[in-house]
Amino acid sequence: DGGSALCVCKVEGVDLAWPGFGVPRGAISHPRQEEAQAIDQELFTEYKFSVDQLMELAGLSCATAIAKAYPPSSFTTSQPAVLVVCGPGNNGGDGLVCARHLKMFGYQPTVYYPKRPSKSLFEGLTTQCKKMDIPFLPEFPAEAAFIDELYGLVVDAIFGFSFKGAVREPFGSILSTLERVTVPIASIDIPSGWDVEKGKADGLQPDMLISLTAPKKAAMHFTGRYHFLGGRFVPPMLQEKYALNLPAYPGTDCVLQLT
Ligand SMILES: NC(=O)C1=CN([C@@H]2O[C@H](COP(=O)(O)OP(=O)(O)OC[C@H]3O[C@@H](n4cnc5c(N)ncnc54)[C@H](OP(=O)(O)O)[C@@H]3O)[C@@H](O)[C@H]2O)[C@@H](O)CC1
Ligand SMILES: [K+]
Repeated sequence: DGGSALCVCKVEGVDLAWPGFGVPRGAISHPRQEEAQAIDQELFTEYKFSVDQLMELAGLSCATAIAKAYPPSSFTTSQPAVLVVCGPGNNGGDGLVCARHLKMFGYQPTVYYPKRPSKSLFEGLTTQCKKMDIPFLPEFPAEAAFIDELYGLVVDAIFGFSFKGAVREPFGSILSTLERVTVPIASIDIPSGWDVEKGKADGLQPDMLISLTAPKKAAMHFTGRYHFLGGRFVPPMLQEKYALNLPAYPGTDCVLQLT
């Protein structure tokens, strides 16, 4: 039928099936906002993952994709300095995990985290970063030029697939500064400030997008250099249910370069 077969093998009488190993059956799907949230919810309620489990894998994917696209040797700054800007939801949590792994990979991340939820998950991730000697900025640099001077890359972990409506402060000012930086921006899951389905033509234009689970509709408007898929944790049955048509990840990699 022009599509790939589902590969099936038997282990102790149990059928194990996985998509991939061949041509995907169709184009990779781009879930709408509600579908992305439904998949997320189902992972927690039906598949019994915990948020911190998936956040760890998501953040590790982001750091891995960044290391592939921007190896430390490619930085023109004296150190591979990265500014990680974290928002108030789980996208911000992915950013904290990403910062910690970037540090492990030899980068010099600095975090800006202006709106911190009082939940033990985010408090724990913040402590982990601090104990890894990752500095937290008390204020956001007022000028885009300061960011260009001090950092070789910005990670945008402000908003993900739950963003809606007009951007509220302090994130409006932060985003308008980020729109003026010239160093590359790597956006986690959705370029922040973009409508999750329609994008935002006059908004942030990141150099990299790391789509988690599956690229959301807005990813069709992404024009940067690097598009990676990460979050290799969606069980085959859930991929089937939402007809995600995810391409096969290479070997044991946690990310896949789409463009
Ligand atoms: N299954 C997966 O794929 C996994 C996904 N994961 C990650 O989770 C991300 C989704 O996380 P999420 O649902 O917590 O929401 P997210 O987008 O971070 O933002 C919500 C926050 O933003 C705020 N806010 C909203 N609109 C706003 C506005 N206009 N202006 C200002 N603020 C606004 C809103 O505030 P509130 O409206 O509640 O006051 C709330 O605090 C997803 O993209 C991926 O990165 C992984 O961690 C794990 C597995
Ligand atoms: K983002």
